[in-house]
Amino acid sequence: MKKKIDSLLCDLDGVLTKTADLHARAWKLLFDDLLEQASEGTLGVGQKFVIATDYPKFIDGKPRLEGIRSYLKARKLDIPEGDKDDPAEMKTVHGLGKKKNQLFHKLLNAEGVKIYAASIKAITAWKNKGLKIAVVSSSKNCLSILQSAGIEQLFDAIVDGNVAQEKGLAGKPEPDVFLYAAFLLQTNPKNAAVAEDAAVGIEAAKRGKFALSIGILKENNARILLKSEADVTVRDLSEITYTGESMRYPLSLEKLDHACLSEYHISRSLQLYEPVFFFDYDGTLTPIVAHPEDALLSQATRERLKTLSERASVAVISGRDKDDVKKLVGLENIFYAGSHGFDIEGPGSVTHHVPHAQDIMRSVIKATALLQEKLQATDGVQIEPKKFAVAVHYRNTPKDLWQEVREVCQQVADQFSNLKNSEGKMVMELRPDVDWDKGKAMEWVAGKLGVQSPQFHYFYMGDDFTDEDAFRALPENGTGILVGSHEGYTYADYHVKGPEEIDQLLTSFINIIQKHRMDV
Ligand SMILES: O=P(O)(O)OC[C@H]1O[C@H](O[C@H]2O[C@H](CO)[C@@H](O)[C@H](O)[C@H]2O)[C@H](O)[C@@H](O)[C@@H]1O
Repeated sequence: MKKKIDSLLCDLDGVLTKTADLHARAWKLLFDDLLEQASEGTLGVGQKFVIATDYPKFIDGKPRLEGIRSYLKARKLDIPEGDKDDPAEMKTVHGLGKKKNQLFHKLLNAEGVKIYAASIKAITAWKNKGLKIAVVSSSKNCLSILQSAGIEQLFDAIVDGNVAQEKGLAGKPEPDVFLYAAFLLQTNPKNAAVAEDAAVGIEAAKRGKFALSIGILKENNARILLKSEADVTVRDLSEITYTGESMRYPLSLEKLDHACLSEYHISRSLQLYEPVFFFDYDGTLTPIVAHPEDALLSQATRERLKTLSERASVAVISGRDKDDVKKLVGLENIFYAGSHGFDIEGPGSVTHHVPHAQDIMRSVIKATALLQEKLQATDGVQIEPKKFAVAVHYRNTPKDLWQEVREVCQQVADQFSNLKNSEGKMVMELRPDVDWDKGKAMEWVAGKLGVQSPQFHYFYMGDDFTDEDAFRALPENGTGILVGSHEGYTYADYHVKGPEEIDQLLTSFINIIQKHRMDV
């Protein structure tokens, strides 16, 4: 799914820097000390501060003093508010705030600032594509943390605990700090995304009516965050892509619209742009069947694909061996990418192979022999050798042996430095350990077709995990359609039930293109 976004507002601790852990430990030192005194009878009831539950529930994301008040209230500890000049030793809300800050700095000086490298790498790339970025943190230590981490230059605006105090902005879950950051970036909340690891931050993004709220999952916030109303939850920002205009993010299948309900969007894309079609084969053009050799394309679908290829560019990007899928589809003048894109052939003798092809082919042959030897006695296993990969099917194997099959594949893969083990629908595959996938194959084919400018619109249709690489890589003018389902999240925009509905879509594509060409 994708949404138009021009700005990103990022929380700091737990999203960009690993300082949330330091904060949590400083809070624990503070409250455990206080609670110990309480148990001696001087104050309320005695208990320990539990980072895993108390931190996300009462403290995370809130301004320092509000965190203190909220925890004290929950523990029924009656501590006076005190005065902002109270020293750290005083048992007042202000005194405790100072002490927490001292404890935090002690840990920070001892351990330094660690960053979430994958998220920083992602936002650095997005900034280069024109995304405006602000850091929005309740922490008054925000600037010094950014400087220690050496990342302050990434941000077009900083709204921290000091700015909030100076401007009189309410803390999260009120949306004020995010709205002020949007104002500084000169953007409208309906064009901005918020990335937060705390439930109160997600709540603030919702109250501020921001376009997209991104929850960052960590070990200690999963329960609370998943209950929050985050539009999407990811482990880090590298799970999100940015086209320069939109963010593409993973969702569960149930949240996608059916492609037929989106006929308006699809028709418009077909009318406004030159369409380019990319199809996966198994599970997309043909139903999944018990044996790979029985997955035959129907003559009706072949005819429709042929008609479509006479009106637009068409490519089939498959996990199968290239020559195998070419034979099964049986059409000239279209691109075929086999072995998950490692082996490509297009009209006019255009070809692409994985680098170090000979070495990889040698490894695949050896790995295939090993797999055959180790799995020959395993009931129902079918080994499918290809030029640049080998597939081990276990669809017809008794369930209690599946894990064993997966383990054998991993053991064999571990013996080859140039192969890696990957997973598809009831199939394990050893394929080249190269940074290349169906998404990169799609881009490569698009380059050869000369369709990389904004006047074109890509449609990618696929059913398996490996097709997610292509959905992720779709450009701004791109529509991903998930066929059927797989067990993970999807980056597609729409879904259809199965290959029979892809067949109907093919008819719609042809009719819409034809009608539009007659109209103009
Ligand atoms: O990328 P694709 O074109 O979808 O190819 C992925 C794999 O498809 C085939 O296996 C799958 O389909 C079989 C026939 O329906 C089914 O029996 C098997 O369980 C599925 O995993 C193909 O045999 C593999 O080589 C492809 O990698």
